[in-house]
Amino acid sequence: MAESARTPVVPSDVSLPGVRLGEYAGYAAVLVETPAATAAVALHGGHLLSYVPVGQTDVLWLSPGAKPPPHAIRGGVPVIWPYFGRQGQPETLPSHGFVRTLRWHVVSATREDDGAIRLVLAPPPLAGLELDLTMELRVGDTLEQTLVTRNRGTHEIAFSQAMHTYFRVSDVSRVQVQGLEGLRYLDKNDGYAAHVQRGDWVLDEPRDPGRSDRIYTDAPGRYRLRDPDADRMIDLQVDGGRTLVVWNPGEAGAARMDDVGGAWRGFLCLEAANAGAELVELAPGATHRLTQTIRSLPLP
Ligand SMILES: O=P(O)(O)OC[C@H]1O[C@H](O)[C@H](O)[C@@H](O)[C@@H]1O
Repeated sequence: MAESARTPVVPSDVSLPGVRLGEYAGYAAVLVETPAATAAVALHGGHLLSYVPVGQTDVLWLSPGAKPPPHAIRGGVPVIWPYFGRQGQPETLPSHGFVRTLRWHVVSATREDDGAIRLVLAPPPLAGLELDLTMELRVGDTLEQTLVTRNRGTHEIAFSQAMHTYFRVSDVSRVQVQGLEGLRYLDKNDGYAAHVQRGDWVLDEPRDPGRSDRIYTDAPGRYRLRDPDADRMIDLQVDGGRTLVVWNPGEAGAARMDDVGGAWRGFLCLEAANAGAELVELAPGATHRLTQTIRSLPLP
């Protein structure tokens, strides 16, 4: 079973109407309810599990086989920090950094005039690392999520990161991603060879059909995920991130993942990142912000 709420995580001075500690999909979670949307954030990993604008289905996909702590959660928005993949790290370290499997805490919760709720969460500090991470979430008619990294040391520190969002789609083979045309990408399925995106992203691109693991570089930060079968489009705006990763393992890849399996058609990951050569070099005392803003709309 998932971790239970053993310690107080929403101190009384930050609890407010519309925010409570409960359970979501078996995880101890902060449950948020606003006039415009609901959301759930697991304390395990500071992991956004659900974001549902009023009158819509969930914008996020969560694996029906998502595993309990200490495993990483498959779905939602894994927080990848302070390195993406195993960038610059030995094989013995976990993929995608440490914080997605740590228990986070709530720093504050506030309500804005329009009823939107703003949460700040943080993981415990990592021994030997002079970077601090906090995450800001604003739940309203859009979802705004920011990773705030501060260098409290005396030397420049380089790090990579991502918000590895699993967007729920009706069928990944029938959606398109706009905003990538003409961008250069490194293809992990092709030994990181560089290619140029032609047209919209689609899963069944002739060069590598049925799967995607592409690292788009110098990416402009404005994307649209069109899902005609769901009559929905998702606008994704990224600020402070130069890299976008587009990932779906495809049928064969998913068959090797026991928390995906036959469910692979139900999501597409668009990962707002700074990764590869586009890592962040943070000066002592400086702060970096990586923000994604997600808006879900009916197709025009
Ligand atoms: O299985 P995970 O460690 O969560 O990683 C899931 C995926 O994350 C990113 O999209 C990487 O580019 C992929 O290569 C990786 O397979």
